Amino acid sequence: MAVQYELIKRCSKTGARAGRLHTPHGTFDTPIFMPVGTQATVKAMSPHELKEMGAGIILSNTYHLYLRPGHELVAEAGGLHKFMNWDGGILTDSGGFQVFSLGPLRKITEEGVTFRSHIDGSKQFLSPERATEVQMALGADIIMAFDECVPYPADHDYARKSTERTTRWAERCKGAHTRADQALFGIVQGGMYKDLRSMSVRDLVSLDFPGYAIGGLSVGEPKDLMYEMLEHTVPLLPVNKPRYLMGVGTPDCLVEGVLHGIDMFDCVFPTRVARNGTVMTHQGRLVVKNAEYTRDFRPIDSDCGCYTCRNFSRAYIRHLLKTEEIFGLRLTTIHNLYFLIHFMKKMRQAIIEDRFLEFRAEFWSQYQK
Ligand SMILES: CO[C@@H]1O[C@H](CNc2nc3cc4c(=O)[nH]c(N)nc4cc3[nH]2)[C@H]2OC(C)(C)O[C@@H]12
Repeated sequence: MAVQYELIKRCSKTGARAGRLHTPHGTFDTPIFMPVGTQATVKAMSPHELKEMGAGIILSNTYHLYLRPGHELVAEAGGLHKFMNWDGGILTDSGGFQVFSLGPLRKITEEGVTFRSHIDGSKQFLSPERATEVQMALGADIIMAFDECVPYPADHDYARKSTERTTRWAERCKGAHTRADQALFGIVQGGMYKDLRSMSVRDLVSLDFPGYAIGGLSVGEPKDLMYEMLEHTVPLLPVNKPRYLMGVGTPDCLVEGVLHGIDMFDCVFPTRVARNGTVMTHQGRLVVKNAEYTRDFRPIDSDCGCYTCRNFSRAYIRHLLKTEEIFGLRLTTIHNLYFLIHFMKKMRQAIIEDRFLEFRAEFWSQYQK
């Protein structure tokens, strides 16, 4: 198997678990936060900096790379690892979500999805087979089945039909996937309906994937509803396979996701908000661009060991952001990614020492959204 999950410790009171994910590009501790590098780069970060801050697996995106520069060019370069000079783990999303959230004028049929490129408006088509071929050419260690992310809200009938089609598409992806050095994960859908979530898990598990993503969440629903879906869905998944919650997220959602037994997370949030001057601290978010930090010569977070916090003050970073100096958004990006990567390490240690509930209580006593 290209990717193997090793369970190290289960929390005695919750679904939280510590593990290791063995991949062709290394073994990574879980729970893990995976920085998003949509177009074959984690914006403003070098591979060296990502390694130095402890990043293990990063994401790239089929939809974007298929449109530009094209999967054939990446394959010609020797695949994504060579193209971007990253020797850690890579996971590619299948394009399903981006087609629905980025590509205008899309049409879904049993065969696949016709859409217009958000870059030049050209007519494009992705099917389960094509999305799988593209991901095999890109060469990530973990690739995702081509699915429809059920929109929120959606009525039960739409959610059921869409989820049933996603399962049929998952089977077609499995049939088209021929790279033994890659793991194809199935993606659980079902909208916000417990019966459909159960149906999606049952059908995907019967296809026996090496890992399972939970899709259709973090799509605008209230957080409590996301947690309710996780509480219902995660325990239905095989204990010996990795669980990946797509598009999550912020520290509060990461804690609750780990509580319910999620192993892998990704989100654009930390890198995206960094670029407009919002940084994370143990007390919650801080907009370092704000005037109140003009003469604040402390680091962003005195408990943080990142390059930014060891070398620069809030006042300096604010100055760089206000003057639109590129170095400013690099410093905030380094901090936010380091913060989340190390936040996961602290949670993992708490699970191993069987004090995860205490860790969670401490987090919530300090955290302001
Ligand atoms: C909170 O950040 C906004 O929300 C998106 C993250 N939430 C998310 N839920 C997802 C669900 C799926 C899915 O069902 N299937 C596949 N294949 N991939 C997915 C990717 C997903 N990401 C970010 O994506 C944008 C950039 C639209 O805004 C961010």
